[in-house]
Amino acid sequence: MPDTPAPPPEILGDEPGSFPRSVLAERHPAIIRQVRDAFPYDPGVHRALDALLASCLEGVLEPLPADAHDGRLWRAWGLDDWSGRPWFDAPWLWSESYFYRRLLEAVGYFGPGPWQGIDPFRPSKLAELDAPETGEELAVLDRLEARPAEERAHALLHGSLWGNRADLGFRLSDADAEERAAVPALVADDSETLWSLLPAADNASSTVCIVADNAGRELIPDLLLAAHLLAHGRASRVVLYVKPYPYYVSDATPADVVDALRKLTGAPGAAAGYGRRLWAALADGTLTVRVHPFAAAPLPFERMPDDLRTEFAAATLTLVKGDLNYRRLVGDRRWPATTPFADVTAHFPGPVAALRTLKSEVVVGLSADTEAALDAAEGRRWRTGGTHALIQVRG
Ligand SMILES: O=P(O)(O)OC[C@H]1O[C@](O)(CO)[C@@H](O)[C@@H]1O
Repeated sequence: MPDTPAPPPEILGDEPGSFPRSVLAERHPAIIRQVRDAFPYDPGVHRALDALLASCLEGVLEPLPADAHDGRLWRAWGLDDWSGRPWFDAPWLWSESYFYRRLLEAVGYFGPGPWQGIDPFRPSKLAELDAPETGEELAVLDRLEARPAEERAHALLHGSLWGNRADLGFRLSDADAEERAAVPALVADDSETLWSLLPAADNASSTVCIVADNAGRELIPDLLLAAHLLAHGRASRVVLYVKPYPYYVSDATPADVVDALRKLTGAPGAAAGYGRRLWAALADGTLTVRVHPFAAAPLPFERMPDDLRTEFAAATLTLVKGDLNYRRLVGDRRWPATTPFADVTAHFPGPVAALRTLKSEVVVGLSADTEAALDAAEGRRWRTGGTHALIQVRG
């Protein structure tokens, strides 16, 4: 058998001046401050947030309380290996995920008590849903209705890809802008393969799984895309995977799905029709919301449990959204950017497509020319700035 080369090292949070270290040392304390101000928490919560802040800045990873409902799960995910060690020493993916688990512990999310089940990020999620820009994006759906199905599909796929970073209106009014730019915003585009994996019309049964990322202005276009796939027979069933609890500030939970649907059904024009169709799809089971503990695990998808593996294996296609899910899909490692996407996603149990704006250093599947052009134009900024995106597919 040929030797399989060892994968490159995992990304840790320990390198001075690095992006991961700044997330641990600066962003996490800022998130604690933001959460502290979001609700009239009691002194016990303030003390727990003080302790978490001290632990983040100079302390070590503490174990979970002995009676934590998910203690066994976290031990299986490696807690005993990391507790007692500095946050910066653990794989970045591991320490970030654990931070959100500890933050929810500190604000009493897991209860019992008055703060049980209160999403500490809900005020910012709701503010985004209510922002005028959200309404403006939804209004574009009225114009989209008149366009041919193929053009609508393209716009909705790109709306889902770009989430809150570029609106559907931009995709509609200046569809060629990416191609004209010196370094295209889309650094890899397998969208033709993506569409080719779905049945052309409703003469076949096809399940599309969407592993969602953020709530609000990313989840709404994800739902619009789901509605389109169902309405045009590109999927006979869509399963939307969301997080079991608030995570990475804006990640979508079941409550956020409900908020997004209410936003759609309450909107004027075509958006309300999408909302009603999605509502009906949930009622008749053609759209399902799925929550699995592994969605908030600090591990790559390669280590997903068997029940999830079976679900994705049965899907016609799984769409994996966003930067964090990309890191989990390809492995949060120092891959050369030209590593083939198909190689690093060979572990995934079925056809898979990544839709991601680039917000962390990990990237694979680029041509050498694309990488060189990006480096020449932007140094390393293109990797983390969120200004570039990719659609990568393994059929
Ligand atoms: O919402 P997304 O696209 O998953 O992005 C989250 C990303 O943001 C970060 O928190 C920092 O950029 C990364 O750790 C993470 O990959």
